[in-house]
Amino acid sequence: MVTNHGVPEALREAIMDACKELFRLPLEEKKGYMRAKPMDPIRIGTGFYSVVDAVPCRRDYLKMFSHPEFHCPEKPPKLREIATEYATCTRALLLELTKAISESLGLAGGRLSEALNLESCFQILVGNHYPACSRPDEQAMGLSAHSDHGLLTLLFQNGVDGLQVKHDGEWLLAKPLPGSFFVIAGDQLEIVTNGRYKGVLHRAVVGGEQSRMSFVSLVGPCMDTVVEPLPEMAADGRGLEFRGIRYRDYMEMQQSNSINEKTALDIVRVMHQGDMLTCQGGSAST
Ligand SMILES: O=C(O)CCC(=O)C(=O)O
Ligand SMILES: [Fe+2]
Repeated sequence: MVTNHGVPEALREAIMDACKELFRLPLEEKKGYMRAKPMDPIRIGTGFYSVVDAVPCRRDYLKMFSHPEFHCPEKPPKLREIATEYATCTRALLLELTKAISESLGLAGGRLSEALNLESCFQILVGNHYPACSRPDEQAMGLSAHSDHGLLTLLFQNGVDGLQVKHDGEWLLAKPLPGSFFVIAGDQLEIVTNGRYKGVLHRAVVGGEQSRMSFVSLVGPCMDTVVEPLPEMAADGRGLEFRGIRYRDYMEMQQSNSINEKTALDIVRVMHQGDMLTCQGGSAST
């Protein structure tokens, strides 16, 4: 969690409101973005990628790429200005956090930025809406278990809990401090740190009387960068845990398939003798 982050509360409220307005627009206005393919820069939909989701996911989402190029639906009209400001503000915060992470690993603050070309970083904004559900369907999830494909994800919600994080084999409900953001480590951070940081498994549950909203800002490496473990992170004898992969290819693979928990990462994981893959069911997101 990060507090005292400098992102104004009014801006957080504004982006959430604009997003709510977008979900309320008549279908006609949104249809053009609903047939979008996984790598299209603006997508509106239900579920994760509805064609491949294993269990019904009670989620409406808006996904828009915001860096290096900014994309945004035309309506509601206020969305563009608010999202531009939100993207700029949260990107600066996320890049600042990558410096702290570099330093936490005993590296120079700019090391991750230099290795992953973060001046041209990828950024996506995602608005999630989980409708209230008074008769919860046992099978239904808000969003099934996944790890995020990027480096770091910043998330806040509308005051209704529902984010769960897997810790020591158990799903724990994440409770935010007032005004804070959740920070979620993604798959690229696991790859580049050679497993020192782990892509966090998380999911969103539904079932409450109140509708829930969350808003995500995620940064990843430059899309054309081949992401591989930093040599400094593999110098302790264990060797490389992952092979290199272009971030764009990783994202495409993760977004297009019905993949089980961690299987996108397992595709680039170097298997050592005695290692076992664990696939426990779930899918991918953002
Ligand atoms: O709504 C949430 O709390 C989780 C959203 C999420 O994990 C995502 O958009 O990737
Ligand atoms: Fe996520």
